Amino acid sequence: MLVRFSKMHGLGNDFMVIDAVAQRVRLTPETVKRLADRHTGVGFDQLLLVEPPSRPDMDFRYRIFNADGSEVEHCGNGARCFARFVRERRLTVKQEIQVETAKGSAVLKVLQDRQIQVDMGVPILQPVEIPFAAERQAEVYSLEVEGTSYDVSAVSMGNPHCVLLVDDVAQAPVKQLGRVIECHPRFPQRVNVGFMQILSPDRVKLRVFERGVGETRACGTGACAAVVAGRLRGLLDETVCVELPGGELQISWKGQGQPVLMTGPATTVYEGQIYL
Ligand SMILES: N[C@@H](CCC[C@H](N)C(=O)O)C(=O)O
Repeated sequence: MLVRFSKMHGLGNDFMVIDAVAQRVRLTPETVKRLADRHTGVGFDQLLLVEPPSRPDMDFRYRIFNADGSEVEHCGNGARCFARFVRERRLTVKQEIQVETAKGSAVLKVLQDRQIQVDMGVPILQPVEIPFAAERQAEVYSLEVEGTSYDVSAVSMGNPHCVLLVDDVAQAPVKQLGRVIECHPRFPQRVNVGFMQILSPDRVKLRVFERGVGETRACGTGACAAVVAGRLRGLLDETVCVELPGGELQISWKGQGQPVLMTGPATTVYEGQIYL
């Protein structure tokens, strides 16, 4: 089966994006893994599949697969690339797009300066829904990792995130500690692990070890989760610029019960065709 795709990225978090509205596509976790290989495949952090919606109030359904083949609930940088993709491929001319995701929906707005704003929904803080093993909801939890206790926040943006505060993100043990926390037994569906350095109430630096991928150059849901965690601890303003290794995202969150808004760019690198 010959399939047309676009290679895209959001601040260096890169994607293979496939239109499954106009073409027939069948994917298995093994196929995704093979395509994700940076030496022998296309190479990407996530594969995004654009499908027709199952609900009449939605424009599209969009599915996300990590490089390890696992299907996940949400992807912030992917959502912006998705919005750009459906307009470039003329699958829609709308500037505000409603999209169905594995755990709900999202609203994507194409802004004038080619930036895209995504309403990422209301963050989930109840441990059982994240999912995270804890007796009750708290702003900070103590997490035991290989004999050391870390203060962490647990937030779901549809997908699970664990956020740690660090003094210097450049020196943070992102790969070593990220890998261990990703599979910590208190996160039964594994977890994305963010390391946040607060520069001022409206600016942070963040590195994320992503579930099913490893450290990426940017993580949109990770940026949202970090700002939620910082705001819950009373350390951040309503709107925060998040500096990731690949560039900056603007994140706004008014507080409990309110949705998180994420604004940033989406870039198309090339279009290609591949036999699956
Ligand atoms: N890069 C993403 C998040 C992708 C999914 C994540 N690795 C997970 O397993 O939940 C983003 O920009 O949000």
